[in-house]
Amino acid sequence: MKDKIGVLLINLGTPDSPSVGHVRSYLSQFLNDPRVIDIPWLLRKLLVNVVIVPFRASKSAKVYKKLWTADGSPLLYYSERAKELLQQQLGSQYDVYLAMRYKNPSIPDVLETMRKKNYSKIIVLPMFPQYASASTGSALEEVMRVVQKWWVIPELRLISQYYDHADYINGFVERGKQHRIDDYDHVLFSYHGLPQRQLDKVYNDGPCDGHNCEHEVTEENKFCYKAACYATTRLIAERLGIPSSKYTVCFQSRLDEGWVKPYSDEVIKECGKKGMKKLLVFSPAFTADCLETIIEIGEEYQELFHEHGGEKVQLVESLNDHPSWIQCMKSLVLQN
Ligand SMILES: C=CC1=C(C)c2cc3[nH]c(cc4nc(cc5[nH]c(cc1n2)c(C)c5CCC(=O)O)C(CCC(=O)O)=C4C)c(C)c3C=C
Ligand SMILES: [Fe+2]
Ligand SMILES: [Fe+2]
Repeated sequence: MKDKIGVLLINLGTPDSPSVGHVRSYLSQFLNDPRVIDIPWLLRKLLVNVVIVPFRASKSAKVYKKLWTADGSPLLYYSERAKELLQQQLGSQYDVYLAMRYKNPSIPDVLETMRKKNYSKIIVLPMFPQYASASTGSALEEVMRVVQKWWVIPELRLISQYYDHADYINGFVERGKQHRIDDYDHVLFSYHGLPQRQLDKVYNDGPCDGHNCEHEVTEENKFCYKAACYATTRLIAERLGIPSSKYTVCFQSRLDEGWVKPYSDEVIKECGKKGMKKLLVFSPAFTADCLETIIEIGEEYQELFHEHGGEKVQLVESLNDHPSWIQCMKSLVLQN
């Protein structure tokens, strides 16, 4: 009998429902994570539990209500669909599971189910192609926190990043081909932002600035999220024949100032002021459509662009259940 292998996919997580209570509970778990708000404990507790969550919960809940569909939260729906398709592709030698870093299905619950199956090997695959301590780092830390307490610790493979995987790039190239790129004045590659200090912490030899992260990936910056985002963009743009003069890399969803620049909303305003009318927006850090793509890009940036003279912000659909994305995950599993 061949040993079965367990595969654990992890995505970020989403509230259990768009109610204010569920959104509050989600934000509280998410933002109390020291890898997300990386400031001293007492300051984080005060900032998150007294300032951010009480003020943000009802505002965010309204946005989640717009996002919610009959299938629930798109992030969870598409992640589950990707899990099912990956299971079909891998066949019966593998058991594929899905967990969310925040809320449900939770990493401890899913790992407990996996522990009982006695796998000789577990492969952990965060659905974040670019490493960030706030996403991949946090998901992997949570897995290690749980597994370290097991009596029997199986062979464990943790996948950190794969932004340059040919099938992942191919997925976004295929998504891009669904649009007539020549019809657009400019193309944005809008990635989820991070506080600048979180980029700096990746380095042993000084801050991110000065490492040429906009242009190359080296031994020093290979785990810098910004360097990985720019490298991802070059790979997609090159394949689609988009010249560097026709695109801009930018970063969205900042909570305050001091996040990695340029900010997507500022870039969009500038594009409008320059007289551009149509923008095509890729968001390659998200492998499943979610609040940050459907609402922030698809609705809020559309409105913002319109206010500044533009006409259309067209979001490129995320990978969701695209065959290249499933192929990417399959090949990462088989390599491990
Ligand atoms: C690339 C993956 C992600 C990184 C890195 C990341 C960092 C990060 N996020 C916040 C704050 C928020 N993010 C929110 C939503 C959200 N974030 C990601 C992914 C990454 N975040 C996703 C996929 C989503 C959408 C989830 C969904 O349910 O659809 C939110 C909640 C929404 C809101 O209230 O605006 C917050 C807050 C920080 C602070 C951070 C790193 C420091
Ligand atoms: Fe986020
Ligand atoms: Fe960097």
